[in-house]
Amino acid sequence: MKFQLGLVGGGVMGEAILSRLIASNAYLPSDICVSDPMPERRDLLAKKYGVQVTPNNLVAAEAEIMLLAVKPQSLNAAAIGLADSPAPCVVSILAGVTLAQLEAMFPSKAIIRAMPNTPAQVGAGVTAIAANALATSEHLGLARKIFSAVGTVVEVAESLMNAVTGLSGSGPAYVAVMIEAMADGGVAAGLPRAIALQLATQTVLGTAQLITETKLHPAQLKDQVTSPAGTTIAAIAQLEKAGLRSAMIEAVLAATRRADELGK
Ligand SMILES: NC(=O)C1=CN([C@@H]2O[C@H](COP(=O)(O)OP(=O)(O)OC[C@H]3O[C@@H](n4cnc5c(N)ncnc54)[C@H](O)[C@@H]3O)[C@@H](O)[C@H]2O)C=CC1
Ligand SMILES: O=C(O)[C@@H]1CCC=N1
Repeated sequence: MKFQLGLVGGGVMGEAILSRLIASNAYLPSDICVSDPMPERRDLLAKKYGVQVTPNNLVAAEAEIMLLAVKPQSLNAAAIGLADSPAPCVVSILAGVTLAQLEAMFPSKAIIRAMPNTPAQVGAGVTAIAANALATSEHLGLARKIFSAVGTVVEVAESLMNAVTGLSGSGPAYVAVMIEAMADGGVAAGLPRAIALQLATQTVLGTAQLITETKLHPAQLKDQVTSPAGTTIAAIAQLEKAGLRSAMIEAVLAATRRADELGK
């Protein structure tokens, strides 16, 4: 096989994974070939990471593992001819696209469906994976190697992959909106913008770290901050009035439903 990894689609997520694979020495640049129709993306990825690049997906697919990172809407065009490629294993990060759809496209291949997220760019991502019947423990090991380079890996039943997409796949956007809104609140209360953003960002990061390290339930941490007749309960009352919890639940469900639609 010409390459160990063939990346089909070198956009935001493709680059996030690629950059960490190389930074963590999981793969050498010479092990990887990226195909993308956009010359500017190919030039950038070749210069920045030293990988092989090609406009031809069939070239990238001459690899042990073919990683699909195109938009779901581009899949049919991207997959032309790839069923006969030598790659024995296909890994897809496409939202909504099911193992059954991928099996119909790549009948004799091991297939792993994965859902990473953008914190992958800094090695702090979380990826859920689900495999088809042809995937061996060796194939799963390769997928784990790829996604461990960008963060934590969990295995779930395929039926849960759209829910994963609605929660952690799209979730970085919800958290980013929350950080932006908290910073806006700080500015409304008189803080300079840069300090407000720093305080909001570190508060989210620190709280996530605290929950991870103490393993306390989020409700217990909320109670620790909330003094009787204090400032925090005044804020929580406003959040409840505005329906923050319900908005968050409905957001995850809406994204999950959209992933269902993308798979039809
Ligand atoms: N952006 C995110 O937060 C996440 C995205 N995903 C999934 O990752 C996939 C890629 O998303 P992004 O990187 O955000 O999109 P993107 O638009 O940044 O990247 C897609 C890349 O595919 C290339 N492309 C288009 N047609 C192609 C073809 N026929 N052959 C080869 N390459 C082709 C484009 O030129 C582009 O560089 C999507 O399926 C999405 O559902 C999964 C998890 C998180
Ligand atoms: O918005 C999307 O469709 C992609 C999938 C998960 C995150 N971004």
